[in-house]
Amino acid sequence: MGACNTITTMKSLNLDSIRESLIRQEDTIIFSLIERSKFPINSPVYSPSLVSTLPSSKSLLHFIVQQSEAIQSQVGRYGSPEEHPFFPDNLPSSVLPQYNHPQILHPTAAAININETIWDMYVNQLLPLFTTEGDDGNYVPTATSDLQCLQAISRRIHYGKFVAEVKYRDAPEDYGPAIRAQDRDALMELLTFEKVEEMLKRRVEKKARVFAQEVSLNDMDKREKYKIDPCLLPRLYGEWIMPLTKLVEVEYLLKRLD
Ligand SMILES: O=C(O)C(=O)C[C@]1(C(=O)O)C=C[C@@H](O)C=C1
Repeated sequence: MGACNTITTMKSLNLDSIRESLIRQEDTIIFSLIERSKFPINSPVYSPSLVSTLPSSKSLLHFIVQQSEAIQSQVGRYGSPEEHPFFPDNLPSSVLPQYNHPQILHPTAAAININETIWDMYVNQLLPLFTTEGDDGNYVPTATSDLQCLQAISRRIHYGKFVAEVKYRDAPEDYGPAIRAQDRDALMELLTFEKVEEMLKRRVEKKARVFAQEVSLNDMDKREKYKIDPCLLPRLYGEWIMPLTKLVEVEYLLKRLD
């Protein structure tokens, strides 16, 4: 049950198996948002004021993400083509023997990392939509919840590389001419499936209605209450996650024949 959700464990690599992984990752994203919503916005986490005495003084979130990535890098996280650091500069190398990840992607894939855009979207646009106003002083748990959200969203969006590779392999005769012409619009059109996008938006809203629902033993309490607004999910996917996944797909395809 459930163990074919990473590229390494997939029995066969095709669009259906990749989409299955994307569907499973929806759960991770929704649960990580629910966890973050336990805390109010806690805005000092995102400003330099709290951390002026630390070596990386941009913000507590910046510091925690950078330090966590340094630790995880030393034990091999970024040896996986599914993982992308937010702070790739000067990451320590792994001290563990490398796992032999299957080489599926074109080598130019390694240069694609849109985490700066994802960070900006998460902190400036998404967070205010699902956290309450206020400051409860739980800065470190807040920032660690943010790290979970950021990593889950980043992993999902960069999966676009695998989606694009599979689509190219399935129809090189369709993608080849658009790649050779470096035609972004044609690639975008080829890789877009509106029906899949509509179904996805309906599914994530439905999942959020189940996962985020307050569970009560009081049968008199008929009003449904949610830890996060289920309508946030179709919006998050429709405005940011899917467009950014498609951006990764286009960037990947443009270099697929290099
Ligand atoms: O499933 C696909 O074909 C994808 O490319 C992934 C995805 C998505 O981000 O969910 C992106 C573009 C498609 O229009 C549909 C869905």
